[in-house]
Amino acid sequence: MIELYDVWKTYGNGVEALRGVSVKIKKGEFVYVVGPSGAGKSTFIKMLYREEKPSKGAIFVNGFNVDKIKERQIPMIRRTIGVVFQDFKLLPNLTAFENVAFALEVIETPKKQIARRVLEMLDQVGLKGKEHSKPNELSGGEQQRVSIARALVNNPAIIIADEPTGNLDPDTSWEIVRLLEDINYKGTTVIMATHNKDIVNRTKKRVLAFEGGKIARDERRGGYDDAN
Ligand SMILES: Nc1ncnc2c1ncn2[C@@H]1O[C@H](COP(=O)(O)OP(=O)(O)OP(=O)(O)O)[C@@H](O)[C@H]1O
Repeated sequence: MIELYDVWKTYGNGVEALRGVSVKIKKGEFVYVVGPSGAGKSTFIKMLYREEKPSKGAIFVNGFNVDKIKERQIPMIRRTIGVVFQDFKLLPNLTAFENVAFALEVIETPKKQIARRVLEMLDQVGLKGKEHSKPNELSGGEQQRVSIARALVNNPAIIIADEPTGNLDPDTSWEIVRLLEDINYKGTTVIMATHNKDIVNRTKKRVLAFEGGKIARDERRGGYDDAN
């Protein structure tokens, strides 16, 4: 479902962010992406949903040859992937309901279907009763739940989360990880970049540890610090 073959990324300023990354991730896996700041985690993640293009190498995601597709095909691949960010990226003037609905409106889903699906998603992430709240009326954890509902609403095969707990306190971070585990249990592949050692060490999932633009460690039931 995700395959990278010798992927390199050199940014315009000459920084080599990825230096020969090859990896396969199967449908239904839960994978942590860890490593020190600047190791290439975000660059790796951005490659998967074509936010960045590789300088060299090949990337296949959900049957798309990501590095080869045309600009106009990008929305097609984005529909098969839900993305969750550290800073939520919710639209501040829209309610929780409207933020999630927006993802369906842009793909022209019929109105009736939108209402049903959005309420179902908000319920699934534990936000029943908060449909009409705007982001500034919600806690950080609740805002992240809205953004997870938005990422899930198109029923993507993959959820990619870049530091989803970076702005949350430890208890709320655990709630978000439990929610992602739940989503994974139902069959969605989850890829999560994180600096949270406690979560990685205690949940025992596959760990891809980046260092200097390379995968230094790929372990089935890994920890954050196994290399040390
Ligand atoms: N758009 C960009 N233009 C130029 N250089 C970049 C760009 N994005 C990232 N870099 C550089 O590429 C390298 C890898 O960055 P990346 O953001 O992938 O690391 P990271 O592991 O996600 O770090 P962090 O944990 O701090 O988020 C760094 O040296 C960074 O400065």
